[in-house]
Amino acid sequence: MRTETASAADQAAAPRPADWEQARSRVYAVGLAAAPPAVERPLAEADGHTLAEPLTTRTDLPAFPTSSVDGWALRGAGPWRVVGRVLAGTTPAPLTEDGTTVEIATGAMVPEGTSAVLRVEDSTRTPDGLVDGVPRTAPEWRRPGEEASAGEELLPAGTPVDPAVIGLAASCGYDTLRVRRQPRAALLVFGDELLTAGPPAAGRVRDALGPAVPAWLRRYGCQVRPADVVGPVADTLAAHVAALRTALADADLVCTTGGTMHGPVDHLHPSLAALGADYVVNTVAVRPGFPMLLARLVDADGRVRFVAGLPGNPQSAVVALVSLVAPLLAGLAGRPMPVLPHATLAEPVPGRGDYTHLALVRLDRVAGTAYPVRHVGSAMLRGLSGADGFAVIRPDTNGAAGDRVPVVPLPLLPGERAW
Ligand SMILES: Nc1nc2c(c(=O)[nH]1)N[C@H]1C(S)=C(S)[C@@H](COP(=O)(O)OP(=O)(O)OC[C@H]3O[C@@H](n4cnc5c(N)ncnc54)[C@H](O)[C@@H]3O)O[C@H]1N2
Ligand code: MOO
Repeated sequence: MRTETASAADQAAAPRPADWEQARSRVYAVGLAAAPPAVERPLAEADGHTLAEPLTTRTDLPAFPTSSVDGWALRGAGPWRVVGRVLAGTTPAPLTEDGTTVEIATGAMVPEGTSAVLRVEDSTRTPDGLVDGVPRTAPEWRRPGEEASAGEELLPAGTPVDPAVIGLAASCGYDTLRVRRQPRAALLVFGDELLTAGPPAAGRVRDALGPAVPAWLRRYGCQVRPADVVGPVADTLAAHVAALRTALADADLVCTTGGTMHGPVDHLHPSLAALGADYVVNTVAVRPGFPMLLARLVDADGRVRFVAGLPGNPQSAVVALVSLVAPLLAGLAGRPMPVLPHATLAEPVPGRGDYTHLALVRLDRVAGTAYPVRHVGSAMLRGLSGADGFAVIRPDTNGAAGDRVPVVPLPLLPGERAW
C-alpha cells in the first residue's frame, strides 16, 4: 500500500482532492491491511468485537435427539406400560420392548428405540395405569444435525459479534472466540480559542467535538478512554507534535479536530510531516468536509497507526467520520466494507459541481424515502441532531425527487430518531 501514499513533507498545500468513493475504498483497504492480530476472548467479553475466524459448530445442532415437549417417549403400539422417566440433562437407557414408555421432559434426550413422543396433554391413563393416546403426526423431537452438522460453517470471519452471535457460539460449544480486538482511538481537539464550559461569547465558541466525537467513535466499535480525549491543544507546532506523539503511543487511531487547512495556526500538516507520516488520503472532493485527511505512520517494528484529520467545522468533522473513519475502522476490525443502503429522495437536493454532496436527511424507513433537513451549514449541528444520515449526491449530478440515492447512515442506536 505504500505506493498509494505520499509523504506529508512532500505534498503541497493544495493536493488534488480524492474522489469520495475512491477515498473510502482506499482507507478501507489500508485499514484491512493493518488489522491487528486476532485475540481470544471469553464469550461474555466478546460483544462488539469481530470474528477473526469462521464460526463452525463443534457438534451437531442439536447434539442429540431432543424432546420438544413434556410427555411420553413410546415404543411400538399402545397402550404403553411406564418403565421410567427421563429428565433433561441425562443419557437415558434405551427403550427395548414394544408397548413400553418413559415419561420425558422437554429438552431431555429421547431414548434409543423410541418410535414417537406423545404430549402429556394428549395422553390418558387406563384404569390399570397404562398410558394411552394418539401421537401427533408432526415429530415431537428435534433430530441431531437438524439445525447444523458438526463442522459446518455458520458465520464467516469478519462477522460483527453481537448478542445473537454470542448465543449461537455458546450453543455450539464455544467458551471463547477468536476475535479482532476493538481498535483503540484517541482524540486531540485543536484550537485554543475553544471554550470547554459555559455559553459561547466574545469571539469564542464551545468545543462541540471533544464531547461528541468519542461517543461517535465508540459507536463505530472503538475503545476511547476518557484520558485519551485531550484538548484544546495549544496552537503551536511543538504542542501539536507532542500531543500527537503521546496519543500515538497507545492508540491505533488518533482523530484530530480543526487545523486541517493552512491558516496561520493550522499545524496539522506540518505536525504530520514532522512525525514522518504518509497520507493515505489528503483532502476529499466532498462538500462539506473536503479538508479531511487520513495519514499513516509505520514504526520500525511494523506497527501501523493512523491519524484522521477531521475539519474544525463541526458538521464537516462528522462528514469525515462517516466518510473516512467508518471504513478505516471496518478494515481494522476485519469487517467487510460497509454497504450503503439506498433511499428515494422525497425532495430535490442540489449537487455540488464536481464534488460529492453529502446532504443530511431524515429517513422514512417504512416508505424508504429520504427528506432533506434544515440547518445544515457546515458550522451547524442542529440539522445533524434530527438526521439519520447523509444522502450521497454524486459529482456532476443533482438529486431530483424520486431518485434512488445511497445513504451513509449515522451510527444511531435503536430508539434514536424515533420521535
Ligand atoms: N482560505 C480558505 N479557508 C478555508 C477554506 C478554504 O477552502 N480556503 N475551507 C474552509 C472549510 S471548508 C473548512 S471545513 C475549514 C476547515 O478548517 P480547519 O480544519 O483548519 O479548522 P479551524 O480553522 O480550526 O476551524 C474551522 C471552524 O470550526 C470551528 N471549530 C473548530 N474546532 C471546533 C470544535 N472543536 N468545536 C466547535 N467548533 C470548532 C472554528 O471555530 C472555526 O469556525 O476551513 C475553512 N477555511
Ligand atoms: O468543507 Mo468545510 O468542511 O465546507 O465546512
